[in-house]
Amino acid sequence: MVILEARDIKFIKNNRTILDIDAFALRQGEVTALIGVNGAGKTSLMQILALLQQPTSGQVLFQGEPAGKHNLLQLRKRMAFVFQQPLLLDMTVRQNIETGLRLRKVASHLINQRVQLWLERLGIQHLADGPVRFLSGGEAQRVSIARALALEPEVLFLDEPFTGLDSPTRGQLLLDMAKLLHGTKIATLFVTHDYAEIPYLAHRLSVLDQGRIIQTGTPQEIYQRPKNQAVLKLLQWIPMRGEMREAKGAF
Ligand SMILES: Nc1ncnc2c1ncn2[C@@H]1O[C@H](COP(=O)(O)OP(=O)(O)OP(=O)(O)O)[C@@H](O)[C@H]1O
Repeated sequence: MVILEARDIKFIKNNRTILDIDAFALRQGEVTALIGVNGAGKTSLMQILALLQQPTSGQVLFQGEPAGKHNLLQLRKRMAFVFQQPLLLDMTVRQNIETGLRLRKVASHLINQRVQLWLERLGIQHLADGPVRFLSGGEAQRVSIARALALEPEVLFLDEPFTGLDSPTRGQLLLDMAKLLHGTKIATLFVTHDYAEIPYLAHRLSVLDQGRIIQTGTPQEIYQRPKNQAVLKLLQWIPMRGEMREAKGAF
């Protein structure tokens, strides 16, 4: 089921077409990875889908309902973000997770329950009452993920959430994230420059090139049958996992 959809999007700045997208959809329970070289338009597309940026033309629909000025705030409340930088407030871990829930006017007794649940799910309950300023990068990112998921969003935007973490920390967080997301109803958009992360997390992969979606499919389909030279060029640098290795033969 499609949760969030972009239709006939054009995003033009200074007479330059930054995005030209006929259709792009995020589905319930699916993680969609979005890849493309620097400047391809990933951030612009994410911002438009997140209703933080207005396209020059075209529509964003949330469960079929067109987004507009009248419902912007209400629709944004159904979304959450995790950025490359955790962007935590200078408070305790617990307070960071609580803040968004308070802003969304969740009842106090539910706030405590949800904070406890997500502290546990992210394995950070031992850090709950300490200040975030002493956390490691991996711990801080766990707090930012707990803060996002505690909001129980229908749509989650992950903007390079594992970049900058060392390999073991990143690997563990990636596996934990897959466990947390797979089997939920959340529709997730995952922007990454590290293609090795894709097979762990993404059900679908979309390739963006010069503002256009040039291929969408399962990661396996795209690795095995890149549609054109542009996709092939992007993917040839993927450090392949065992099951992906035969894809190379098809190139
Ligand atoms: N508001 C704006 N005004 C003018 N140009 C813009 C604006 N937003 C984006 N751009 C341009 O659009 C292009 C796409 O930018 P965008 O940040 O969406 O790409 P990206 O794929 O996220 O890149 P990166 O991987 O480097 O983050 C870039 O050339 C950028 O300079």
